[in-house]
Amino acid sequence: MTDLTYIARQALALMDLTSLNDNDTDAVIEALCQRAKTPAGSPAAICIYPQFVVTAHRALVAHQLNGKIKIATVTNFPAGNDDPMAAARESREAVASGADEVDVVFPWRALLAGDENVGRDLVEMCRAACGDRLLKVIIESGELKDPALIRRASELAIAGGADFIKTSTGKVPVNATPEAARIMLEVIRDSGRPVGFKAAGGVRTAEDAAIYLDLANEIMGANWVSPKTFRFGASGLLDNLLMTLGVGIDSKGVDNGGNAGGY
Ligand SMILES: O=C[C@H](O)COP(=O)(O)O
Repeated sequence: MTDLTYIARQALALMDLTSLNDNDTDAVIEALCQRAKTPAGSPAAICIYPQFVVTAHRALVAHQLNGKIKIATVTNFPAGNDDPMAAARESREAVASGADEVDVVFPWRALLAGDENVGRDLVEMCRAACGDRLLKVIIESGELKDPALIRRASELAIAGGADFIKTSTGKVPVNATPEAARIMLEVIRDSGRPVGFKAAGGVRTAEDAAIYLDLANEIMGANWVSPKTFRFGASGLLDNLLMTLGVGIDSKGVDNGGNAGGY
């Protein structure tokens, strides 16, 4: 395994720093945006519910992070309903409110029931709704379970125009796993398209991050990983990365300096 300090710095820059809790408030999202400014640099994006996109935009401007950190949001989340029109409407509204990136849940129950058309239509309609913004499609691999279904959902998402395929919502019993990641990365490789991969759900430590980075390097080649092609979706990874980098965190979760570089 590569040096953990190197991994931690890399993972921080690849992270979609996430808060997707039912009890999120404007204050919680403002604090999340503040945490995104660390002495070791910033994550690629923050990922929040659509109703907080405007709050996040204001907070990022206040912390001089506007333009440095993307605002990602979620649609058809977390259920992965099989209503393409509703998902597209939600995605269009999210973009209109200022989201740079939309993570939409694939209608995985429909696929489990043998219906491929709903998934294909949903991704195509969300693609159109998002225009030039990034569209990430959440496969919910832990619910599909069967490798053939994970593969098929990934193929349908890419055929529908996904910019990224993402493992999980983080809201089901089984989230990101190396086995699912391998299947999804192989589909990306075999598609020949410039599609990214997001490991999300249960990624908590630099050691966890290293597993997915090693897989990406093995399957896609050593120079493939960058924020344009690879993300970690994580609500509980930042503190571990900062600790690994020797950047202190006080009891309120506020960094207190350190010499890890960056800002
Ligand atoms: O989209 C990202 C996931 O919801 C994050 O999952 P997590 O809370 O297990 O890190």
